[in-house]
Amino acid sequence: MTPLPGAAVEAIRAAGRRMDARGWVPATAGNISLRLADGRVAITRSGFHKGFIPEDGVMAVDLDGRPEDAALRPSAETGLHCGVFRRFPEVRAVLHGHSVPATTLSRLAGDGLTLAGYELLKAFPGLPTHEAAVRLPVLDNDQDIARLQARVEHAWGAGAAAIPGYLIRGHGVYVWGADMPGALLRLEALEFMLACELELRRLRP
Ligand SMILES: CSC[C@@H](O)[C@@H](O)C(=O)COP(=O)(O)O
Ligand SMILES: [Zn+2]
Repeated sequence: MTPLPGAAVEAIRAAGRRMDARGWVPATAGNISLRLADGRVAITRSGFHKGFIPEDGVMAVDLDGRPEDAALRPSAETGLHCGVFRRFPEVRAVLHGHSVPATTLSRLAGDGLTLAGYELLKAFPGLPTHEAAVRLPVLDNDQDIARLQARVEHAWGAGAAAIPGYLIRGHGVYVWGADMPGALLRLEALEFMLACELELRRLRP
C-alpha cells in the first residue's frame, strides 16, 4: 500500500480544525476528502471529531469508495464524496458539515433552496454578479448512502456544472472545489448566505 502524501493528510486535518472553529462539525459530524494525484481519494475515517483528526485519521479509498486497507472504516458518507469526484473530474476537494443554518434551512425548504441577491454568490463558479441566483438541491436524508447518491445524481441532472453543492434535510451540506482552499472558501461563502437566509426568515417570517 502506498502511504498517503503527508501534505494531503495535513490539508484534511487543517480543514477539520477550521470547520470545527466555525461550529460546522459538532460532535463527530462532518467528513472531508481530497482526490490525490494518483487517482486515489484521501478521506476521513469514520467517527472521529473533525476538529481533532489524529495523524492516522485519514485513509485511502478508490473512486468507488472501496478502502485500500480493509481493516479501516472510511467515513459513513464516502459514497457521496466519491459521487462528486466521479461526476466532476476537475474537483479535488469535498467538504461536508452540519451547521445550524444548513440543518435548519434544509428542514424549511422543499426540494431546493434559492440564493439570490448576495454579493458572495460570486464565490461560486460561473456567477460573476450578485444579480445571479443559485438553486441548491435539497434531498431527503437517507441512511442508505447508495440510494441517497442515486437521488443526488438525479437532482444534478444534466446542468450540474453550475451547482456548487447540496443540502440534505435535517442533516447538513456538501460543497466541493478544485482544491482544499477553494472548497473551504465556497463552504464559508455558502454558510454566510445560509446564515443570512435564516436571519431573513426570522425578520420576515
Ligand atoms: C454525529 S453523527 C453524523 C454522521 O452520521 C454523519 O452524518 C457524519 O457527518 C459523520 O460521519 P463519519 O462516518 O464520521 O464521516
Ligand atoms: Zn453528515
